[in-house]
Amino acid sequence: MRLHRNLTFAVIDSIRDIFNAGEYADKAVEKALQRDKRWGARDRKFVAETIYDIVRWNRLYAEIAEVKVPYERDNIWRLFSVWCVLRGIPLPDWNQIGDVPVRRIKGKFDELSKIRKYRESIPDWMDELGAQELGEALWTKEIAALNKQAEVVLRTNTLNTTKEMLQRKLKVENIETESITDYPNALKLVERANVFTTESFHEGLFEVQDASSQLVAAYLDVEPGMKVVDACAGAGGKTLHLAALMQNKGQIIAMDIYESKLKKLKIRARRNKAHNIDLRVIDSTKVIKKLHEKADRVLIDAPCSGLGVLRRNPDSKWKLQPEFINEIKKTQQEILQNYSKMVKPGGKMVYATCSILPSENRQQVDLFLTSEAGKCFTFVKDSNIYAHLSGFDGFYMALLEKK
Ligand SMILES: C[S@@+](CC[C@H](N)C(=O)[O-])C[C@H]1O[C@@H](n2cnc3c(N)ncnc32)[C@H](O)[C@@H]1O
Repeated sequence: MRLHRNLTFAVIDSIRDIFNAGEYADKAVEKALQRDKRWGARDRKFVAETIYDIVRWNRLYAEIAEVKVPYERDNIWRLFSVWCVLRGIPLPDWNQIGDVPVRRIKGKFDELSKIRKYRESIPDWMDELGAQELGEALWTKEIAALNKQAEVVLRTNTLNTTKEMLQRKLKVENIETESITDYPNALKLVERANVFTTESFHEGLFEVQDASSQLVAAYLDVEPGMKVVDACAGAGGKTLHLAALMQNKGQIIAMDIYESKLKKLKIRARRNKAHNIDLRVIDSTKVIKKLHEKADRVLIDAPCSGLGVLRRNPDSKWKLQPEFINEIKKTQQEILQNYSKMVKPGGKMVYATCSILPSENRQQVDLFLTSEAGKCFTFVKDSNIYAHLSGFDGFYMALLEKK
């Protein structure tokens, strides 16, 4: 592989913005890709993947390069050189690169790879928490899987097409996909591509949604005609799936505390031709009270640490703090306590997170079930989805039924 200066400069600037100015990696990548409209698909792939790689392996590379945040520009070049050496990419003869101690880099890599927190490039606290909650063996396998690059998975919008028709149409648009066993509406891209520019996307034939995430709406056991509340709807990944499972019949009330997210959902719903969704901003407790015992189904796709989706958000490793996880756990329990009241007797509720930590998952459900609000619920089933077993994101979902 031959390195190109302008592409590499885009990478270096993005690393600076992410680590020195706290920019989100996905935003930094988006900005970098807008730098030059003439870049082709391969150039864009190089820029995006290299930025994500250096973010993902930041602790390991920084340890090898002996550099610390905030990074001086020379030090970002040292990180980049480590990336080149470990990927076996010939170092270019550029001023910024200088003499690179190739053998020392490889030696340090071998030495650090013996220690999990360096090998998997994670902060000390995260390594301790993961091992404490999941046990050494499970955490070792899971964190390794969460460091892999996520595949691009689509969910067929069955309101507008079938999986087979979508697959054929995408092929015409030069996008090869594969079905995934046990995920009825999922198609996996054979090669990464920008699917958002396709006609199929603009016609609302699919959404990009990880395979594990596609299990959540189905877990709620909805039927056409029901009244369903999606209490933490965000931009509506699961709401749109619910609309498809309900064949546009009945009512979905999609809520969130952020109006900006619901606005995005509105745009997506229009593209998906999902017509049974009402949006409601949670700006007071009244919004919830009005729906007490009114819903056949309630989905709580709770805010969480996001530890199950590190593959697609590797910068969370550096942005996440243990204090945030403790705070979000309190919110999760409050949400369970308050929003469960919307379920009508005989109705069902799913509590889901994209975390793999038992303290955000089963332990929250158990705590809820022993509380006053949870007394009238029975536990039906739950599912821990691990990235190392599924090959997709880490997720948790529990199904509860109101007596
Ligand atoms: C895991 S995300 C939801 C993702 C979304 N369901 C999807 O499938 O695309 C959690 C959501 O909960 C929202 N949230 C945070 N605190 C909340 C609260 N107290 N009540 C309702 N929603 C809340 C966040 O704004 C965020 O959109």
